[in-house]
Amino acid sequence: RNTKRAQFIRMIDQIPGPRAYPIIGSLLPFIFTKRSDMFEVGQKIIYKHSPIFRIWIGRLADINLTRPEHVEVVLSSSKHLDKAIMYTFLHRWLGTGLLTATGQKWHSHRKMITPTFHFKILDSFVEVFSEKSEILVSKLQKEVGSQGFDVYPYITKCALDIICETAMGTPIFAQDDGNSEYVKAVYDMSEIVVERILHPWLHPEFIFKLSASGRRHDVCLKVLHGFTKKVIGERKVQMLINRENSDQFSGSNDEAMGKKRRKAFLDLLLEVSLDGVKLTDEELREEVDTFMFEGHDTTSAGICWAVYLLGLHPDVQEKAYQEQESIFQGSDRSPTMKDLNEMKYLERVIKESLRLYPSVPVVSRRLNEDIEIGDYTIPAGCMLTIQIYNLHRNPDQFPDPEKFDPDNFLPERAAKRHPYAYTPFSAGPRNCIGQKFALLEEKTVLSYILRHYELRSLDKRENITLISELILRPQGGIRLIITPRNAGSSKM
Ligand code: HEM
Repeated sequence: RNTKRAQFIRMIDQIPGPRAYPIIGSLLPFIFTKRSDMFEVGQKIIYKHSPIFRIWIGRLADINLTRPEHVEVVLSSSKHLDKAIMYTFLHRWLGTGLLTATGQKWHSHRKMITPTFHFKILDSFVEVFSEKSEILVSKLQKEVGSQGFDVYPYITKCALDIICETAMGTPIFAQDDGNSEYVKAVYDMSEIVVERILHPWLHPEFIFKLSASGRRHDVCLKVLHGFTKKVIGERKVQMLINRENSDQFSGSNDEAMGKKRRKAFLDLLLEVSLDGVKLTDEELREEVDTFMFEGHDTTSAGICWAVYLLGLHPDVQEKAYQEQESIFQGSDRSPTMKDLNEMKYLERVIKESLRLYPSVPVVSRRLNEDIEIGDYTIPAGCMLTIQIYNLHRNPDQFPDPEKFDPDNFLPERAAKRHPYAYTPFSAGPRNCIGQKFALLEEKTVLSYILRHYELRSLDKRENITLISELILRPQGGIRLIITPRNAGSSKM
């Protein structure tokens, strides 16, 4: 066993990387670093050792990749699909839902859930995106005249309203009641998970359970699971009643009463589950919780970064606004799917924002088989991390990589790039199942914001401190000044 471990270490140490010490591995530069400096310290290491380097996290070897051809080897393969050990910190909340599942369970659930993201279903969600965006622009009204306010919390609550309604079909009114127990628990939970990742002594379950954050974790968990279980129970009963009635009246209960009710992801999962592949209540809960987690923080960050960059580049903002004008001609009506498909320039703005500030800045896998990358054989048992933030800044793929230029996503330019040069939604079999949903949501929310307000960002790029903890966020939020536009003002 010892010789096996020695061989593993030898193979890993052939790959360059920062100096490693006993117990702490290569984490020395991070140990006495403030939270606000962590990202910069990490970037220095990445710059120094790119394109491929190893880090020791205690006894755990982590191979980092930043070059498209290396990333392709990992992501395009159907062999290396298991998530890294850090993801287990999400298990008590999300169980093994789609994000965290492995093996056969992941495979069969992915196959079952994929149709629930069908175009027609997304079409019915556009209504929800609009309804919640309308509330957002009306809430923002109170910031008109302010000399600078943080737009981040407004957008997070809007995204939470959207995901709750689409995933569970249950409104939580986060935009009206920011202090709801459930909303607070979602916030707190993400914070606790990150705290645990950053403090290795909290990694062992029995120590974590005894710690203060472990106790907070259990309180949140009770609220989160309590809420999803209650919603699932209610929807299940409702669906069974509907089915019974529709047998009697040949037509669903809602239809019989002249109501057309939107279906949420949960309803779709319940239907598949009643008709075929059985999902236990626990499995249903895991999937709903996974959507709640993956489906709001990521889009909030995406929308905020796009708002920030639009507010920093008046020329880009003007072009995006003119595109809205040409589609809506001054109206504040809600967009249709056709309208959203016509927002080609806004789409480029969103894509370019996700290039510079990818909501998910790293993804990690656990290697079950040796793999050849570049000049190295990387042994099974280690972790592989794709540094998406740095992948997106490769000057061979994006000349002048720090420049915000939506035209990077003109079809002719994109066609010239390596297919793995840009992967904000990851790629291959374990890519983001919600990427179309995310793009449509971002377009709807941004369409409302652009039509109602002119945006000006107060902080220059070099003054923004990045925090990279599961999600890439600006420390201190996004400070904006907004001025109302004429369009649609009559309704506000
Ligand atoms: C801008 C928004 C979003 C970004 C940047 C994003 C990014 C990603 C990335 C990078 C992954 C791979 C994670 C990994 O390998 O660890 C992923 C997976 C996933 N995403 Fe998203 N996501 C976004 C929005 C959404 C939304 C709105 C939903 C659901 C409604 C969603 C649901 C999921 C799920 C379920 C997975 C796991 C898929 C699997 O492993 O089969 N995401 N996402």
